[in-house]
Amino acid sequence: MSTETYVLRAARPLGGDPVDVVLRGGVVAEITAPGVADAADATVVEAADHVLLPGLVDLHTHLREPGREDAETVASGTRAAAAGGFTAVHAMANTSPVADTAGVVEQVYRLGEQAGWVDVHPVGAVTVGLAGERLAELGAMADSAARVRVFSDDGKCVSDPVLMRRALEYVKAFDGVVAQHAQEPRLTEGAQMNEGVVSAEVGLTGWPAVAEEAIIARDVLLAEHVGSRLHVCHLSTAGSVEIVRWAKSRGIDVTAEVTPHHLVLTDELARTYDPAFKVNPPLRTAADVEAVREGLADGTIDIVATDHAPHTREDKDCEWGAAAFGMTGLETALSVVQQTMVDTGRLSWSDVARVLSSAPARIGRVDAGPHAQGRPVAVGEPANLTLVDPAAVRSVDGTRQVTASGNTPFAGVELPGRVVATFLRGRATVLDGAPVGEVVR
Ligand SMILES: NC(=O)N[C@@H](CC(=O)O)C(=O)O
Ligand SMILES: [Zn+2]
Ligand SMILES: [Zn+2]
Repeated sequence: MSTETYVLRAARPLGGDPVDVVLRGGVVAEITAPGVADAADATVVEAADHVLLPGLVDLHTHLREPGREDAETVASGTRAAAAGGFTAVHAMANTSPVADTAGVVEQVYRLGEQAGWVDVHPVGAVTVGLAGERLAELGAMADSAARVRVFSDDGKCVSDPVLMRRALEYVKAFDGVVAQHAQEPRLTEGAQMNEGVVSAEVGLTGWPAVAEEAIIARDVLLAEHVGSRLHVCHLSTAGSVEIVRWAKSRGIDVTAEVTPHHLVLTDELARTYDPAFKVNPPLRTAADVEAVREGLADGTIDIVATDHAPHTREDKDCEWGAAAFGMTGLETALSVVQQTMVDTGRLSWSDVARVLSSAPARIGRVDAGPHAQGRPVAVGEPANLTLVDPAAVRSVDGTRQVTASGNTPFAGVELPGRVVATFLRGRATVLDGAPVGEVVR
């Protein structure tokens, strides 16, 4: 627990009226009128016109450890997460070895604790080795010290409907959720980008929207049939939004995420042949971008999740066809949400707190503190907080990010908003916009 005292001077919780917020002993110790809180023995953070949010929670992060520490480690990825305003991340299971046993998820959990930047919640694989053949030991992972509640073969689709049905049934026992990477493999063999006008023109094999939509349609019906909870990863097409909207109207227990990149980038970028824009699911059309924004605004899409997918230079700086799928996202997510949803008037800051903190925490069944459960910041709560300067503008420099990999699709792009400070249980993990080097625990 932190012994440091901080006064956040004139911060605006959820974009509301300014107050001073005092953090002491790991909790919010006092909330006063602006300019009033006693700063003796405290570190003052000048926060006038800064928005105070609950610490962000990412339901979909690739940390690459164990196995690909050359692309990212738990320490480097969680440091990048803190820089992006996160206080918790769910670490995807497609590591090497795969996180398909209690041993591996506990290893990732402990590495997260040691690093101390954010709370790391390991995701467990649905099938052994992500091979799609037999169920992994879901119960053992749920009962482990890592308390796994989210299960996913992300990177691969659980395409066998019988296995998917069994997984959905199984996770009910511990209130878990299956997070599906919706991609019908037979419809996407050799696929390199979205199937459409652009793929035809540039001559790359297309990944049709129906390959995503067919799996989502099947899975919502399976979830209804067995009465379980389903989560759809990185939904990217207008048709997917429609299916989820229909499923929710029927009372099916489904939640869905959209990535920041699918909120703004389109398949037109494939014309550059720059593999920075190669991702799974692929960047879609402008009509799809509009549909996912609308879905996020009307609550059909529950959350924004980064799908932070770091890759080494070797795996990305090559021709499009040979490059790995994926882009980094932890350090730009909040800015992209501000640009596409807040600055356009489609979401308020309290909506942002919902889609980037309270809703992902609820879906992942993690205790991120009452503030992160959607309540306004209040005295006595664990101080998991993010302070944002929405008026700042920054140019993204792929070589100067905190993540160990440089594969951002926003290199050289100006984005609004900057994370000024992040606090994990009252300890500053980020101050003045930079990670705090020393990690004291
Ligand atoms: N999104 C990606 O393009 N890649 C992810 C896997 C995934 O999320 O499907 C990865 O692990 O690199
Ligand atoms: Zn995926
Ligand atoms: Zn992913």
